[in-house]
Amino acid sequence: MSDRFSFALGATDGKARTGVISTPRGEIRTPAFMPVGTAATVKAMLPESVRATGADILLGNTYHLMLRPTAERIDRLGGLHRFMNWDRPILTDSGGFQVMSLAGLRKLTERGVTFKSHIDGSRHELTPERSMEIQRLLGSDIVMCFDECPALPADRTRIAESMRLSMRWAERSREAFGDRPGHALFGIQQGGLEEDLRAESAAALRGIGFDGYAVGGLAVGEGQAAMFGCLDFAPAQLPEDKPRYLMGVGKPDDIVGAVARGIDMMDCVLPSRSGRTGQVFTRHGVLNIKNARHQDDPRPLDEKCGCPACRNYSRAYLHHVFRSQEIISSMLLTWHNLYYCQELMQGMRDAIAAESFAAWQAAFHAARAEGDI
Ligand SMILES: Nc1nc2c(CCNCC3CCCCC3)c3[nH]c(NCCc4ccccc4)nc3cc2c(=O)[nH]1
Ligand SMILES: [Zn+2]
Repeated sequence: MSDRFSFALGATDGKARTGVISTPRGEIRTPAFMPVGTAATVKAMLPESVRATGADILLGNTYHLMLRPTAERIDRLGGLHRFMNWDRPILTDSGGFQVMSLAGLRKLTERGVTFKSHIDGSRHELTPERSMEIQRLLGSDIVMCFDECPALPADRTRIAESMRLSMRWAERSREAFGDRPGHALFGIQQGGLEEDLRAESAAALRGIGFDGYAVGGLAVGEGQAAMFGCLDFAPAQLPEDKPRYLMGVGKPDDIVGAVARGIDMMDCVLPSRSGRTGQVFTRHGVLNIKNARHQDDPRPLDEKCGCPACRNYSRAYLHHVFRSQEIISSMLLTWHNLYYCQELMQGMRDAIAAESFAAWQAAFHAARAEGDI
């Protein structure tokens, strides 16, 4: 444990790298996958279960928590860690992305965003200053700048204007964040798929100075090929000695491709959300437990998986409780998917440290090609 926030690079293999982020609330092994706890809970999981999957850090959600139960109430109750009984690091997003994807009646100005709550229709405002205050009240260890993520496809002019607005907001976020030892502020690179706009954004963020740098503006409908094309140049535009966080990614093959291109941290609702919809991640690809072909199958989901679902239950059972909409279905499938993702990260951390990442990546894709799920 340390009373400061720091990042130590470990091994590198090509563009892939391992490292350790030290925070007062514990260490984060990178590359890291961060499960999402939208309303102060990782759905269908106890915090100790989230930890048992191997997660070192989870995400809190500024947008949801500012609406309900409000950041002020969580602060009065001792902060988000106490509130949700998770004493390890928490990263919170700044809320702008969720406003643009969830809230109604949004109005975007230089000052910030006003919107109507999707819960009760009440009106709210988010600005860089208010977002920093909310994330401070929540007590999160890693705070994200308040930014604007343009929906793709968008023309270059729109992307450039949006990126420059986000860079002005990054300046205001830095100013409002202040000096908070042991807490980190991450800048968010924008610029769409344009290499020069991304370079301009990276330079602006470097000039302000952050504890970590996120690649934002991706996984917004551009598709994997375009995202990887952008990741072929964007991470290297960011400081090498600081963590690089790709926001909102992703499916297992997205995660692997991003690590191969120099990304250290990722978050996505997909593994937990998919668990609730019966989509199961396995080494051979995605299995849909709802399919009738599983109803007599005595085998585990994944014979090499050490999670409670795979150690103690058959596909037939998991098919039955999913079809019956039993609560245990969400519990077991979420646990399995989160455990699968953490095993994937551990496998990559080991392969990079052994300088055998290319072979690991080839085996990862070969197992998915051979099928047999
Ligand atoms: N500031 C900011 N956040 C972004 C996010 C939210 C990351 N997850 C936050 C997390 C906080 C707690 C609640 C949940 C969200 C993104 N998510 C995606 N794609 C997701 C694409 C996706 C994938 C699977 C399912 C739905 C959507 N692109 C993103 C770009 C940005 C961005 O530029 N700026
Ligand atoms: Zn499993």
